[in-house]
Amino acid sequence: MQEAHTAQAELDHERGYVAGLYRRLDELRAEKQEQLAKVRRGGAVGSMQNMSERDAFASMYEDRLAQLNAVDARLVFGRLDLDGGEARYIGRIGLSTADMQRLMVDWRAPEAAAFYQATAFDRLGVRRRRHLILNGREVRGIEDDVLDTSMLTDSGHLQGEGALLAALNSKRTGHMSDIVGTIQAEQDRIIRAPMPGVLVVQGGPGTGKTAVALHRAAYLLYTHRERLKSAGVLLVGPSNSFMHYIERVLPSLGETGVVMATLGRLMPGINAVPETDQAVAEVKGRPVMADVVARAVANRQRVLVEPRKLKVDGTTLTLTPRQVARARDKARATGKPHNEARATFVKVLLRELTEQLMETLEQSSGAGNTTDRSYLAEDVRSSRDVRVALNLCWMPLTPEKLISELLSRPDHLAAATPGFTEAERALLLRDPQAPWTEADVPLLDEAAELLGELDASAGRDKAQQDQQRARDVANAEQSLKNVDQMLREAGIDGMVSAEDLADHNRSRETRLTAAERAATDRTWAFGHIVVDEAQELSAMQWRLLMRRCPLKSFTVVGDIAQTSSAAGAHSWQQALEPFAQDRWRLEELTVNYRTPAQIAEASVRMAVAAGLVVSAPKAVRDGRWAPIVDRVDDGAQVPHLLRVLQQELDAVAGGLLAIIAAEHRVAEVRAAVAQRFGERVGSGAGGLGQDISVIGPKEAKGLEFDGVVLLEPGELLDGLGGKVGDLYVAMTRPTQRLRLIAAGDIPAGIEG
Ligand SMILES: Nc1ncnc2c1ncn2[C@@H]1O[C@H](COP(=O)(O)OP(=O)(O)OP(=O)(O)O)[C@@H](O)[C@H]1O
Repeated sequence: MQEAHTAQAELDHERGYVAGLYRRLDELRAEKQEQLAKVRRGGAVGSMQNMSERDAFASMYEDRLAQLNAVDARLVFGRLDLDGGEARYIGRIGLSTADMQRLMVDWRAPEAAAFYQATAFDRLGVRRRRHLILNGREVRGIEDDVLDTSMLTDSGHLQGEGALLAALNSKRTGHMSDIVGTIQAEQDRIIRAPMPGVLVVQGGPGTGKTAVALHRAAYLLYTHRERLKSAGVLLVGPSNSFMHYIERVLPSLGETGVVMATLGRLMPGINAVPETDQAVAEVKGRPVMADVVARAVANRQRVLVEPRKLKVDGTTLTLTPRQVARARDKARATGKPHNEARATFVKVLLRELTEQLMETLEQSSGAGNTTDRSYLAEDVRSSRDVRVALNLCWMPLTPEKLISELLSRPDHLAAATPGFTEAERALLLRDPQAPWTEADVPLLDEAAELLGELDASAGRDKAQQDQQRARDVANAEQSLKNVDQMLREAGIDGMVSAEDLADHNRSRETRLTAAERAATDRTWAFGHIVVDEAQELSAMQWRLLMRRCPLKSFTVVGDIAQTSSAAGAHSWQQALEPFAQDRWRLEELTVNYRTPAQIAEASVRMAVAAGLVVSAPKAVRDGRWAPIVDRVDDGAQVPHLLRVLQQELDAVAGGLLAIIAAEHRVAEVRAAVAQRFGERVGSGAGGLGQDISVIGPKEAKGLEFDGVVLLEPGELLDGLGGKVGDLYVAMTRPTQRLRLIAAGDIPAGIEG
């Protein structure tokens, strides 16, 4: 009785406190709204200078407002009671009263770390950790971990992992949610690890690798805001569906400064499709392909096989192989990329041809040197024969043209691939009209690196852009000098310091620039790169990513056992050694938060029986169902699926269901299911919110569903491009229930 009374009093207290936090949030919002309106009212009057200052203020207030709006749901989720008697609230952002009394600490601040790390053995000064469970703005419940047992007497309710289990048991929505309220200690250690160097996070299915990667990006942006706002963070994921699945997590954490891309979008201007032929992906991903591209470029710097006659304004000159070879050597000696070194090649040969022309004219006129050299030089430069000859020997090239010709013309390919077998060359050959694939992107990038800017005018554009940028920066500095004036004019007194505006201007400019330039500038250097499902990357894809971050500051998350790409990694050592030698750190995640124990264990037994080395994380909860196996006659798989589908939908009661099958079956199964269930069947990246998805194992990578029906699991194991990693991925997608339908053999281990 007494206990219930205490619990109610605690709940009432928290309700009061949380209501106060929301009042403060609303106040800040109203303040920003008001400031924004004032700035806008001031809008169209004044000098250009004042107008651009107003724009800067307006966008700063808009940004802050957007952040305050984004954190409304589950604004606060924790409280720490510390040895000194302080009660510290932990939430999505930091909040203080108008006179700077702290109300709530940002989860990423050092003062919040104990919320995730304190244990009964190592309390870190924490007596009690409290989870606040909110529904909308209302506190619905509290859960306590009492770490200092002397407190148990005054608060009777010790509840352990309720908040975590509630989060794990909730229905899936097709979008990943943030986990700020329930980050576990082993995850927190990784999220807060220092930024420099390469950190590899290895973990089995469902251990929270993706969640950790996203929260780490948010943590690094918070902790190293200055540096990362100007350089940007790049997050690389496996597929459009996956990007769609995770796209809301960072905004919900109040962060928008991360550039997200699949491997097909890492080269500006190229929107590549996945490479479906594993053998092709494997050959194109080999490190030796860097030499192939280099050779292809060198082969486009040609020497004539015999002297060539060139007509210049009625006079015939001779260009010799020796002259071309010398010019080529000089151009190569500049060390510049192909298109830029071409200027040297052209200059050397134009000079030699001009001299030859002068000598020829002198000899034919027999007189002394009266000819104007500059006039002759122009004659040489504008001669069609000369231009054709120079281009023949050293053509300006785009990456697309070089790689397209390399991979579609057998003679070019053979010349660039000594040591390759005919079978390997056949795999490299492509139709020049076919779309670029993810496996081509690193080759194009390698080519861009070796070719450089296409022509001098492109260089001029860049110089103009640089000048414009310098002018913008000078302008911004002038704006800052006028900041006090501006504050008075806008009637905003002391609300924003000059430093705030300076910071904001800089961060805003660079944030926009990071996103914009990442889309248009291949040479943009990111401050940090997070790679998810990193086990799938080929050596050439790693090479590309390393170029995008010269500081080599990476968070690499993945699971070697889930590798399905033939070009992917067999070990982290093998994947990273060429780029980071042994300067990378390994962290492991060991608890599976997604898959119920019975399903997780069946997946591990299957993997072990198939010879796959897996790290077998421990499942955090038991499920209601062991995997269900239906044996059917050949040809009856789809009719059987249609019969049991409703039952599966009922079992996950309003949750999401995926049907996973080998790629060659997907279209047929999707059509059959859509005929029965119509609009409820989703397809493509946007379809994951629908309650039924029909997908192949590659697309399933990184995703999760309440229930999964797996058709013909044996087909994922061996034939038709399947790998045991594919089956392991497919089996570990459900959060509740797994059903297998097979006419063929059920892979060993699944049935215990
Ligand atoms: N600390 C946590 N609190 C609440 N939910 C969590 C926590 N850690 C992980 N999860 C949940 O567990 C599920 C699996 O996480 P996630 O997708 O990040 O795992 P993963 O290791 O990337 O999996 P896979 O390699 O199989 O794709 C997600 O629903 C995630 O939200």
